[in-house]
Amino acid sequence: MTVSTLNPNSNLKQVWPADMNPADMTPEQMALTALRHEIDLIDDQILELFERRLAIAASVGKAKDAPHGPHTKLRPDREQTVLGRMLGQCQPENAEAVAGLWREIVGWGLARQGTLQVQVWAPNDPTRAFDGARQRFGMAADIRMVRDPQAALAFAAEGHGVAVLAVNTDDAWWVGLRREWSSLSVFDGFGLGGGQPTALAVGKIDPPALPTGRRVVVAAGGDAGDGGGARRWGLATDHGWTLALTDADLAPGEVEGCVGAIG
Ligand SMILES: O=C(O)C(=O)C[C@]1(C(=O)O)C=C[C@@H](O)C=C1
Repeated sequence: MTVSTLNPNSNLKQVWPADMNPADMTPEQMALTALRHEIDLIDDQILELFERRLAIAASVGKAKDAPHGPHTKLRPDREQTVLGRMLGQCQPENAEAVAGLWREIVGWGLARQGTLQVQVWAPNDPTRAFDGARQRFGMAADIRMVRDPQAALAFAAEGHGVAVLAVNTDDAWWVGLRREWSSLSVFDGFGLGGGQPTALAVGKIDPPALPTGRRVVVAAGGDAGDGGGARRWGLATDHGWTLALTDADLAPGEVEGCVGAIG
């Protein structure tokens, strides 16, 4: 008897391979087949939900238009909330997998609103910066290495995308965040892992959409963001200017030299 062919009208699904007779299968093969069937059913649900989420993300893109003029569609504060919610619910042993997967999911959501262009400048350690950008923005982003940090800042200021720029270099591009590039904000840092960021992500981000976390300050002298005895981490200095992180509660803007935040 051929048992592998189901009546096409049956709503029973054939879970064993078409060329296999279950009577010939070992218990181990049966167990494996049943588990794979379970995975197939879960994949069907994930696919349906993922495609629904993509469609909603496309609608969100149309619904949100920054009140402060044209900015990138990227909303670091919302991404922080989405990831935080998932990490708060998952099993601790799955945290890394969940964080990576949701970065991808959100990256594809953003891509439904237009491909995110990322320009990376990191002359000393390009691979690490590129990998950091890929992890942060996901496979949907169009990520390119560039040779000129000023060109990358101009690209971001024109609203074409975001820049990821190394800080451990001789080029103090970050001083320009207060001067020429005041429409840009730092919204993330890479290479943290307990240590200091070695590259910063900069974009034309709607100020209320910055993440909550340590503020990034560019200030004259060595006391950037020190007010009130807040903790402060110096990242770089140049000709009397300091780039630092602080946990002082500063608002982005020219007065205190706050040029963004890192979640
Ligand atoms: O909430 C938004 O503004 C969205 O565009 C949706 C979404 C997401 O997929 O969750 C995508 C991109 C944004 O950077 C933040 C979140």
